[in-house]
Amino acid sequence: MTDQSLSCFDFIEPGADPFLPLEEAVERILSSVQQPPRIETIDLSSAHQRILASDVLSPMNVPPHRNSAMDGYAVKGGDLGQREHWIVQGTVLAGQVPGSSLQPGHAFKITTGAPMPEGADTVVMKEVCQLKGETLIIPLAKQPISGSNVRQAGEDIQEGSRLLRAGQRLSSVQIGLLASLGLAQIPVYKPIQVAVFSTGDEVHAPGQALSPGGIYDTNRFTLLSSLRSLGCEVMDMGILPDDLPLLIDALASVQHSATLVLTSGGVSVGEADYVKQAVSALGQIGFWQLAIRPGRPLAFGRLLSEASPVGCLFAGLPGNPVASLVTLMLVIQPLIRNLQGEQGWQGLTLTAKAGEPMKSRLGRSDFHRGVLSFDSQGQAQVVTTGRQGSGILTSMHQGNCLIRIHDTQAQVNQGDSVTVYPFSTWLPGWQSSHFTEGN
Ligand SMILES: Nc1nc2c(c(=O)[nH]1)N[C@H]1C(S)=C(S)[C@@H](COP(=O)(O)OP(=O)(O)OC[C@H]3O[C@@H](n4cnc5c(N)ncnc54)[C@H](O)[C@@H]3O)O[C@H]1N2
Ligand code: MOO
Repeated sequence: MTDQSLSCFDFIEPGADPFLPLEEAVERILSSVQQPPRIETIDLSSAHQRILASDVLSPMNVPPHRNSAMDGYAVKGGDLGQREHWIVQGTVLAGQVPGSSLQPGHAFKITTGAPMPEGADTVVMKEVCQLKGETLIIPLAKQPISGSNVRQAGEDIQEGSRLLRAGQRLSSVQIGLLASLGLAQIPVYKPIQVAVFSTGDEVHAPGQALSPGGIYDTNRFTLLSSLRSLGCEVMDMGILPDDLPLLIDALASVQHSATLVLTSGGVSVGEADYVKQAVSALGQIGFWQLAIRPGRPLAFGRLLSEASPVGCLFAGLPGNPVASLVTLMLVIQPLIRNLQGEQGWQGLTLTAKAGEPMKSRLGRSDFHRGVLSFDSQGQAQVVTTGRQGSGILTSMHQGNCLIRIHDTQAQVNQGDSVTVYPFSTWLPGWQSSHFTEGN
């Protein structure tokens, strides 16, 4: 078997290193995506975070007509530098059409966005003009150069040009561009359904009393919030106990309606970690250990049935709250975007100087939570948020990035270069209200 023929469902042979490097895991997961979702036509006003399903060629120029960029007076540029007095011929407001062409020695009063009269090619800002009766006075010293303050037809979007491509994610800017073309409805891919379960006898829903030894469910909330930010339709499936038959029933209950099933917890080697067994009973596990931290135990596979031999995809994320969120960002996010039909997404990475020594281990990529800042020369520097346990979710709140210490680095010294994954592009829906706190 060659590397190229490997799929994420190939059995990992005993003795082979079962800890997959991050990039290899993502590649294998992406190879399980078979086709984009079906297409539907929706109102533009509902298009936020949806994925465009066909290229958009512009049916018109934007702006549609040559127009003024300022409130002022439209004149012939060739007259500037030659005279200081003009006769006001008329007024054209935004939304109107000039009633006549500009006569020699005349000017039109004009507002921002109003179509330019025939014969006029320059607008002089109102602030530098004086009006005496019907006479407009523009002092020579304040006259602009010919052609100033005019927006040409099609200077933003040219009729016939390809504005957007199929596979483009739509947010405010793209939705605004489509609106500027007058498109009220657009073809997009149907949203994917993602079912989310938390697992563990100790896990309680917020609002319930905690029993001794209990903790509150964090992961369902971080995962559902991230998935909504990505534009998925979420199925909140609650909390499952550590009970194999119940896990099997619960997974079977969603495998026909979900595109992807996510669980958190119960995926490691503990006595009550039944998730991999439950998935194996219904389908296959492709791989389950990654050479990253946090996020080492992550089981990826497929739930199969006679009714659906292709089945539905499954990812069992680790239970520690930082590990489940970081694996969603790094491993599952590319899959989700691909399943949604999105093309060309690539999270931004930067190189920054380590502001302190950082420990890691050869053969494993560590992702510390960090605070990225820029010094007065624009040099990027990053420090960790302090304690880095996989259960310390405040480290993600205090940070604005992940710091990657590659598998070839056992130790990072202060001043060494490290790779940084800013939350602004990697953590779905992330908004900071304290980006530079402490710097
Ligand atoms: N002997 C070993 N022990 C552990 C290993 C290992 O390789 N060998 N891996 C460690 C790593 S790394 C991680 S990460 C965890 C992941 O284990 P599981 O996915 O089986 O998760 P659990 O054991 O169920 O839970 C781990 C931790 O997270 C808490 N948790 C679980 N679900 C939630 C939730 N929804 N919200 C908040 N917190 C949750 C749970 O109470 C545990 O404290 O295993 C290590 N152990
Ligand atoms: O995924 Mo675990 O969080 O590596 O500690």
